[in-house]
Amino acid sequence: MNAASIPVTVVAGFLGAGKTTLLRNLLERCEGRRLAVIVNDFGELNIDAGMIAEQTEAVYSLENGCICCSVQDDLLAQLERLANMYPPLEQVVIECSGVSDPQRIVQTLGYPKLRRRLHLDAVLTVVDAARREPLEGEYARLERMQAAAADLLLLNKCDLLDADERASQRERFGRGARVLETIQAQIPDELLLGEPSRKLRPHGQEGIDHGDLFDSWSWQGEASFDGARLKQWLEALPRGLLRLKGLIRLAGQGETVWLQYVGGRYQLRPATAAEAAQGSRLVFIAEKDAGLRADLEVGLRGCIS
Ligand SMILES: Nc1nc2c(ncn2[C@@H]2O[C@H](COP(=O)(O)OP(=O)(O)OP(=O)(O)O)[C@@H](O)[C@H]2O)c(=O)[nH]1
Repeated sequence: MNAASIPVTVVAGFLGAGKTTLLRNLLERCEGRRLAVIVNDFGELNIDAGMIAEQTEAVYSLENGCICCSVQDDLLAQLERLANMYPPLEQVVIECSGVSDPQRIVQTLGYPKLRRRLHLDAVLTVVDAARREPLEGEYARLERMQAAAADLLLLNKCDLLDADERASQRERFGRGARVLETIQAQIPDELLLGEPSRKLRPHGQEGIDHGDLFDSWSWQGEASFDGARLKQWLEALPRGLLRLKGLIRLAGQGETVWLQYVGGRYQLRPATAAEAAQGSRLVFIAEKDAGLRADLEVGLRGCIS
């Protein structure tokens, strides 16, 4: 690695674990720093890039595919462009999609075109330690693979856990990694930026083809939703729905809110006027072949006011 090499931090973690929350914290605290963020949403609407673009202009989004498989070439091209920027960047942060294997991103950084210009600083993996519904099968395997690739593992959402639960999640995910228990993915700045902390262990597991594991679709429209019916629908979402997020307009005063659903929990929080102007749009990510789409769409339409 030469003196001009730019450190790259990879932020990984399963759908809804808290990666965007981590990035938003970071951007709040690093004004003035020459930092670029690459955001990859698996769904066809890049909701996360929209949230982060409020905070920085240096956000580059890779859409409609997973950064570690279907849009890996786009990642390579984007990193090349960032490596050639002048004045040089001080740091690049990559937010992987929730279905990505961070090890493959690490491999991308080793491409001959990049490896003299950029180097991996650390893989930070965020785990949702408070899922009401633990992941199973291939989904659990992917979550473990993401945790195993971490230099620093954030056991997030600890506000929702008691001491025994935290200890058992540490036992489950944290073997061998440096673990921090976090709330809102808050970690000290120096761990996120600039600590040369590479100690990634190769995990040697074969890759997963994400197209085979997940179904993703989106909904956009002008309708307003009945708040009470929407909440009822959210309370009863089926287990195979892994993630739902986006903006949704409520009837009554016409307020638009961010809807976040993951692991059996949902959250609604007010959107800004600029966000509301983007209209209602939601991304769904479900277990492949769970056959949920039709019922979910009927259910959602049933909440229209
Ligand atoms: N209670 C609680 N909620 C949290 C915490 N961290 C994040 N959340 C919530 O979890 C939801 C998902 O957070 P995000 O930061 O969007 O997760 P993500 O990993 O970027 O999600 P994807 O990009 O869709 O994979 C949001 O509703 C957050 O507000 C935490 O420590 N405690």
